[in-house]
Amino acid sequence: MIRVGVNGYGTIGKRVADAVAAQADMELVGVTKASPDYGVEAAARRGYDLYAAVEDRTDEFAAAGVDLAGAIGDLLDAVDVVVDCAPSGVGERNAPVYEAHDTKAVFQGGEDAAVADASFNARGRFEAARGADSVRVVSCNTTALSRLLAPLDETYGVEKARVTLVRRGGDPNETDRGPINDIVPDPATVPSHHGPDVNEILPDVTVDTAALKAPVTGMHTHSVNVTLETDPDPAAVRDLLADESRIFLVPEGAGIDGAGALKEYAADAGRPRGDLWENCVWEESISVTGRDLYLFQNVHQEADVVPENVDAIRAMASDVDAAESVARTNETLGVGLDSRLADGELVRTELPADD
Ligand SMILES: NC(=O)C1=CN([C@@H]2O[C@H](COP(=O)(O)OP(=O)(O)OC[C@H]3O[C@@H](n4cnc5c(N)ncnc54)[C@H](OP(=O)(O)O)[C@@H]3O)[C@@H](O)[C@H]2O)C=CC1
Ligand SMILES: O=C(OP(=O)(O)O)[C@H](O)COP(=O)(O)O
Repeated sequence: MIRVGVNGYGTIGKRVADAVAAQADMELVGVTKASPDYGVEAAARRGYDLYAAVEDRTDEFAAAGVDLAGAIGDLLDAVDVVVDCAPSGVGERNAPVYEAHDTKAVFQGGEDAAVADASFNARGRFEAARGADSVRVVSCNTTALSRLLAPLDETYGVEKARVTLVRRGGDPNETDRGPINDIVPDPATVPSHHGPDVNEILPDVTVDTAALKAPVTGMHTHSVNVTLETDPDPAAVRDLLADESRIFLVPEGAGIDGAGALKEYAADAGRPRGDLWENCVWEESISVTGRDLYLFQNVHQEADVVPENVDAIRAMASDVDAAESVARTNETLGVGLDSRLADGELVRTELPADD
């Protein structure tokens, strides 16, 4: 049993906590918050022990009537692995504390690659994390690009990938984020961090990335152009991507025309919080001109890194191999949207006949 703590019960942390709690080979020992706001209620409802993320802020929790199981140091002493889900840049400051407690740590993509021994994606870089003391799960956009480019490179060889990322301005609960009336280059320079970060996972793939921020909160959108080393057949590319367990082909003709409908589809499918853990590749966008492949994919920023965090924990703290870990994670979370529309198997409910 791998004992796990989640440091930072925010957008990513609350999802990682639920995913860890669902694993038969892991025990969620507890989660932390920096402040006693509404998030503590969600943890309490789920029965998660709560710890103070910052040692000298325990009084604030007592004043708010929130019971703590302890502070971060107590949590670190009780776990084998801590998953740092603190705000971007804070993870780097937390790293020496994890080292002092001799606790293995998983960091998130808001940190620089140098924060950890290895960058992680289950599709391309599971073994690099084997036994490591620290790993960094790459960012949501980088995770999605790695999942897409790995099978394309293995099957056709990637000569060069060019990706334009339209990033969501902020998460739905981030009232202070923007833009609210513009689309801004972010960053204005090329490449954005995503290309170099993909190379932390797939060092031999040549990829240029340019990024913008748009006034939406639901998902990121990628416009992808990959020049392959051999001529691809669009139907074969479709089948290749359909075989990837963490890629969902948005069925042509399903009437899912954007992120709003995709999120609705996920909620209707019973997904917790409407989460989409998979890359969502628009099936009808898969087009080929010579050796150039084009497609659009959407990325649910709050969700796609969650299964990767679970696999990163296994890679660091067990001898389970990549295929088995991914299978276990997918099975327990329910990763792999199975569209009956795509298979032509949609079950129609007969409406009662009029009297
Ligand atoms: N949101 C996203 O779309 C994605 C984010 N990431 C990365 O994941 C990481 C977390 O991001 P996200 O979940 O959005 O952030 P949030 O702001 O939603 O959550 C951060 C959490 O960390 C807590 N916290 C604050 N200070 C500390 C501290 N010193 N030590 C430990 N925890 C602390 C906060 O507590 P409190 O709530 O009490 O303030 C909060 O619960 C970042 O590196 C980010 O770049 C990666 C992929 C996607
Ligand atoms: O990891 C993310 O995006 P990224 O892959 O563009 O860095 C998350 O969506 C967080 O991005 P943010 O830094 O805009 O909050």
